[in-house]
Amino acid sequence: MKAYYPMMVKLQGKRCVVFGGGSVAERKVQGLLDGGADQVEVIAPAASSALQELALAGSIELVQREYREGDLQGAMLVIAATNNRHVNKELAALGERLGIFVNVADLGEEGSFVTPSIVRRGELLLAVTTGGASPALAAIVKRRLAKQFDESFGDSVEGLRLLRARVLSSSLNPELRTSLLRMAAEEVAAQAERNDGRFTYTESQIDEWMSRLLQAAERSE
Ligand SMILES: C[C@@]1(CC(=O)O)c2cc3[nH]c(cc4nc(cc5[nH]c(cc(n2)[C@H]1CCC(=O)O)[C@@](C)(CC(=O)O)[C@@H]5CCC(=O)O)C(CC(=O)O)=C4CCC(=O)O)c(CCC(=O)O)c3CC(=O)O
Ligand SMILES: NC(=O)C1=CN([C@@H]2O[C@H](COP(=O)(O)OP(=O)(O)OC[C@H]3O[C@@H](n4cnc5c(N)ncnc54)[C@H](O)[C@@H]3O)[C@@H](O)[C@H]2O)C=CC1
Repeated sequence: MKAYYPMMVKLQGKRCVVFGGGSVAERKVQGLLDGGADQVEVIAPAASSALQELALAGSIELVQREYREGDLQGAMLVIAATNNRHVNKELAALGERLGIFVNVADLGEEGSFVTPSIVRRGELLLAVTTGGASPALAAIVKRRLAKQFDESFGDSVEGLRLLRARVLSSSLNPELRTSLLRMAAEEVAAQAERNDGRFTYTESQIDEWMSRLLQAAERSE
């Protein structure tokens, strides 16, 4: 079994190169764009119509040709999603030599990272992996999580961010701050369990929320 270290990476301003233009490359490209990448280059002799549309819209750069030596120059991250085993293998070896992260779509273990199945709810990002043991299972677990944490959960997370800023800029003592933040997170988690997560928060709602938490904290002392 291989061990993996999860991390959330900022891709803004980083060159990401995807080799291959089929449905797998398309899914990986969409994942990169959703993850904030703004310098995505796709290199493939033939590309799907969705990739061509992304290129027309200016979201990616599409270079219609086969992989060439030198393509990895200045890249931070590479995805080898061609249907050519030799090319994908060479990309993995090159990445290893140059210290560039490479994902290998047809032989995960050959690359230096694998892509998880994900659910995004605002700033809440749930990522599931089986490390390549069963990508299908990763997708099934993701679908369960997507049901458990519905769309509205993103607003609740935004609410927690606002509340947290409010609490951290207050003059409350550190222990009280921590317990308010934990109570608020418990409330939101319980909402998710009941599937009644809700609304965007106004400043006065955040103030009310904070007063309510303070009263509850005092009562429990
Ligand atoms: C190692 C990894 C490398 C990587 O790509 O990063 C990899 C490798 C391979 N996948 C293969 C097949 C399938 N992949 C999927 C689906 C997904 N694959 C994804 C990730 C990963 N796939 C990485 C490990 C992730 C982990 O295990 O946690 C997901 C989660 C994320 C994403 O790609 O965005 C995405 C779900 C997205 C979603 O729905 O959320 C399905 C299911 C389906 O299509 O319904 C099948 C068919 C069923 C099956 O095989 O299980 C094959 C054989 C290819 C062949 O037969 O030719 C290989 C090659 C190999 O085995 O190494
Ligand atoms: N990781 C994953 O989740 C999955 C991986 N796969 C594997 O991923 C690979 C790609 O799958 P699909 O997108 O369905 O294949 P596809 O056949 O639809 O697309 C292959 C793409 O590779 C391009 N290509 C071929 N030679 C190239 C070269 N020398 N340089 C640059 N591009 C080149 C082709 O032009 C084409 O756009 C396959 O090997 C497949 O077995 C398949 C399913 C899931």
